[in-house]
Amino acid sequence: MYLTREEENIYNGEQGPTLQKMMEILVALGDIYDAKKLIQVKSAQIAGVSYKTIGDAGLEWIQDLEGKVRIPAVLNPMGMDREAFVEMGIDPHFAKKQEEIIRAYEKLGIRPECTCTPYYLNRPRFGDHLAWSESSAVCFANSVLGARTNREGGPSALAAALIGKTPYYGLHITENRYPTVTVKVDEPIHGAEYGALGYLAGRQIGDGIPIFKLKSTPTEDELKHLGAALAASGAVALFHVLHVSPEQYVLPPDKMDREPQRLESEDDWQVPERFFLPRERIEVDIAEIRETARQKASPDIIALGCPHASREELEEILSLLHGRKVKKEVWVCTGRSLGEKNPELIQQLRSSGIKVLYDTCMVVSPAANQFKCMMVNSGKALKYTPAMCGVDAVMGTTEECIEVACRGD
Ligand SMILES: C[C@@](O)(CCOP(=O)(O)O)CC(=O)O
Ligand code: SF4
Repeated sequence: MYLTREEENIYNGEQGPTLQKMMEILVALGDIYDAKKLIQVKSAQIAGVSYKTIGDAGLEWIQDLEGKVRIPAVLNPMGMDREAFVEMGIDPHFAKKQEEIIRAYEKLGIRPECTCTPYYLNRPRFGDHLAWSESSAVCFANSVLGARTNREGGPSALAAALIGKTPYYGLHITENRYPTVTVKVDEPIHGAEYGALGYLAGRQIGDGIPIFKLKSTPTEDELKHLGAALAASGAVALFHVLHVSPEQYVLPPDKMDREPQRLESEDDWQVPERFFLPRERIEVDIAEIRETARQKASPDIIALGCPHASREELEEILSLLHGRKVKKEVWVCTGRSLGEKNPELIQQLRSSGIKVLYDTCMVVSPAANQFKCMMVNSGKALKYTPAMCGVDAVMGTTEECIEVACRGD
């Protein structure tokens, strides 16, 4: 990969061992993916924050680094709510180690926002090049905003933050953003069904780029849940929704001479001349989507906010309570900045008995391990909590989650 003189100097250690180590990470990535150069990035979002996920090895690696980030950089959730960790039942040793991790990142100039929804803080623009590593945020930035980031690892996102650049490959390049598989859903879906769709389709798609042909128009929150689940059950970093995505796929010049692809005789597969629907197709059965989003169980915890809840999602939870109190353990996870901008809303939720948690989530906090059965409204949490928390997970619509919480059954 070509390096400028300044980049060469960094690579040769002339700007210190930390930047040399970071440049070595970027060059290694660039060589693996045959990147021709490094490009500037607007921001970094760094996963690998919870002591539960990175442990002492991760802590020591971060503590050895010196310097300051060159671009805005924020952290992913940690293993506890910084102010409510005692109520969460976090043991003092974990809390001490977790604070050391946060301090080590803060020493580098990284903001401890500790949220997987950094786009609620500062919304990237169409075409912005980023280096983000939380899989759900990567999918959102690429698919909902039309920004451009590969699915970075924690270390490569940190390297990009300290250098201000990332190798130019993968989803930074237009030609790599075209859909590779068409996913058709025969009937309208809504709410948690989008997370169920992502959970079911992700495992068939792997790291492909799906374009969804839907009979309903998703909200931004529904797109957030679709992407989070695709990224968790598959390795999807970008998806498109026909007539919804910001990147309307006009055929590239070398494909313009093609007849619009008629994938099947039925009209609804007729391809408008502007869109390029891949021949490879997946159909997700509407009955399976509905069944996945409506699983029966008697959970000992209901956990919402994976990815961290938006203001609209918090308002929806409050309205579904209809003034009732919850009779079970209920967690709602969201970003601290968003919560502190909506104190009234948070207070109303907390007065129902709901634990609104900041900085953390049901997947990365060890506090979740104490439960046996967790009810979630998120396809991502449905996929991750059994493996990362050792709990059984069942999925319900947000409505059903709140009903179970208030009934206490
Ligand atoms: C599970 C995940 O959402 C959170 C990882 O936890 P953290 O980076 O340690 O805060 C990572 C991911 O899916 O990218
Ligand atoms: S809430 Fe979900 S998306 Fe956010 S960090 Fe936790 S597991 Fe990842």
